[in-house]
Amino acid sequence: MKILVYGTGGVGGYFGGRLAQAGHDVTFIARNESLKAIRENGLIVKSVNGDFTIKPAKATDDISEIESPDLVIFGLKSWQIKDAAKHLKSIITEETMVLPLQNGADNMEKLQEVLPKKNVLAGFCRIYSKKEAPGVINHFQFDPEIIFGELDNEKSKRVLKLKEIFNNSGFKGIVPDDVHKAIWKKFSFIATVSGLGGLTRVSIGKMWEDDYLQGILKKTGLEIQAIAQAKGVDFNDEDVAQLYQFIGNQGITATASTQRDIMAGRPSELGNFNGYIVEQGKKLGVDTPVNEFIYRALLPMEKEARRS
Ligand SMILES: NC(=O)C1=CN([C@@H]2O[C@H](COP(=O)(O)OP(=O)(O)OC[C@H]3O[C@@H](n4cnc5c(N)ncnc54)[C@H](OP(=O)(O)O)[C@@H]3O)[C@@H](O)[C@H]2O)C=CC1
Ligand SMILES: CC(C)(CO)C(=O)C(=O)O
Repeated sequence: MKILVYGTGGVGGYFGGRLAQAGHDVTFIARNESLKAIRENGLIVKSVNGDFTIKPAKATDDISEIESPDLVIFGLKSWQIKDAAKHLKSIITEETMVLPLQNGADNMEKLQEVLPKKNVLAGFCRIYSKKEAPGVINHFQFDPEIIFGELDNEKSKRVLKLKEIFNNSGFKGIVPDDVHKAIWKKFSFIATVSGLGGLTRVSIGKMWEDDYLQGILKKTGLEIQAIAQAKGVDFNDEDVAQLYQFIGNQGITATASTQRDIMAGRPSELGNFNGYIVEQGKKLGVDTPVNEFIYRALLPMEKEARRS
């Protein structure tokens, strides 16, 4: 399968690397120092499941060099995928599948603003990984998974084929019965812990063991549930109970990637998480005061990060 990975960081570098290792024809879009390093040394993946290097790795920053792919995997941040889809439009054919792996609840909607609906799959991933250095990816925790499906949850031939390819490439491919519910379950976790984590600057475990902060985490989650339900997603009280349990089970050192971006003063997915909840609340007539406080408190810093 011809696969294009746009964004060769923690997520794109890991999953793209595993697909290349399994023998697929993978092209990586990378830039600057990362592109240079991948061209010189290959793509180096350090992984708790076994290190490997893809050398030579096909890497470029010029889409005119790229043949039309069967599958595009986005490894960028959520706020970048709409522009990236515009950038790729000329090489996307009727058959190309486009799979977003970003955290966030509306990635497939953003892609459909630019690409025909039939190209777009819904999805996300579970992994703990990061770009350690240019051309070097470090997967440091968790057995990685890609969870995905058709927008209408049909168990189509292409989705089942992709699942098989993923399962034969050293990570799990999961096609749930309701991919939208699965997306919201992950989103509710990441949006709940990332913003407050960025504000308090302590780990998820430390927030949870503080009664007051645990209460704020719970209120954030309840507002997210209200938005999900207003959008017609089956996010019920049992899902909320599982969310609390999941947050409570995070280790005392655990942080999310967006929390780390906020703390480091890098552009973050704040707008795609708490900001999205606030925006949807206004649109749907649902009050979201806790998400709004977190969002507004962090927004000046976010603007600063984007200026530099
Ligand atoms: N990391 C994790 O453990 C997890 C992350 N996620 C989600 O996955 C998504 C990606 O996150 P993550 O992989 O951590 O992010 P990274 O920052 O590690 O990776 C993003 C990559 O995209 C590259 N990039 C950005 N703009 C361009 C461009 N114009 N051209 C080429 N390359 C570009 C960056 O390059 P450069 O390095 O040069 O800036 C970077 O390597 C996010 O939505 C995140 O929330 C989900 C689950 C787990
Ligand atoms: C918490 C985690 C690692 C789970 O996959 C994640 O999604 C992130 O850090 O962005």
